[in-house]
Amino acid sequence: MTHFDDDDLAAAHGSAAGSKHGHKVDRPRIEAAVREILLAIGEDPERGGLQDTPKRVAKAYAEVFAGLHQHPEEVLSTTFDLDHEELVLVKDIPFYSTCEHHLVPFHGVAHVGYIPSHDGKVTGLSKLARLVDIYARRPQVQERLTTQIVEALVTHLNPRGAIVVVECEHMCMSMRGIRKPGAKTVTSAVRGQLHDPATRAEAMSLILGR
Ligand SMILES: Nc1nc2c(ncn2[C@@H]2O[C@H](COP(=O)(O)OP(=O)(O)OP(=O)(O)O)[C@@H](O)[C@H]2O)c(=O)[nH]1
Ligand SMILES: [Zn+2]
Repeated sequence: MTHFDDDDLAAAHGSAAGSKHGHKVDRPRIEAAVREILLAIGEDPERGGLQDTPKRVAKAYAEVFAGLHQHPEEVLSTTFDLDHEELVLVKDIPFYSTCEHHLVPFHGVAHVGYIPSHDGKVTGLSKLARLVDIYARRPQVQERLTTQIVEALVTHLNPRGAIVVVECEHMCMSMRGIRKPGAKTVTSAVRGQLHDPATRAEAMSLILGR
């Protein structure tokens, strides 16, 4: 049975993500599991080319799922006093994530914008890209990724408005299953003043104006 309604943000990867199972990435356990998968697909895990594969996969998983052990406040706590009352937008932030249904990659770009809070606090531009990676480096669905980024902006920057647009190709739709390479999925989330049609239109024209 397919469940798409289980993405209560706190339950999926809430503030306790990473510690909720009592440990960080357990590499020996991944190695054992990868060995099992190799056996199950009819491979010989002892053959030369595969001997180090469980170790490599464990190392790679520790990297691509590192976001489970990182928290948005770690990056968004760097702020500057800058009296800027207009939109700040970092667009075309490339990222790779992992589809939680098939554990294969989905990848694309994120556009992250916000209108700073009344107290004149802005964050560093690179921190918006770091925020994307924190949520991308987890087992994900694109909708949740989009929502988590915008919610982190709202929670930690108290902006007047925020917008996140994510455009992705899902390998689970390209290399298997329906096999439609090149199909793009676009998701968006807006908060606060970005709900205003004119402000939203301005942000969208900046995002789409390539
Ligand atoms: N909404 C959403 N769906 C996703 C995402 N990534 C993958 N999916 C979809 O998850 C669904 C899983 O459907 P299932 O029927 O349970 O699995 P499946 O038999 O592998 O489905 P197919 O991919 O159609 O072969 C598929 O339709 C995928 O396209 C995502 O980020 N968001
Ligand atoms: Zn998938």
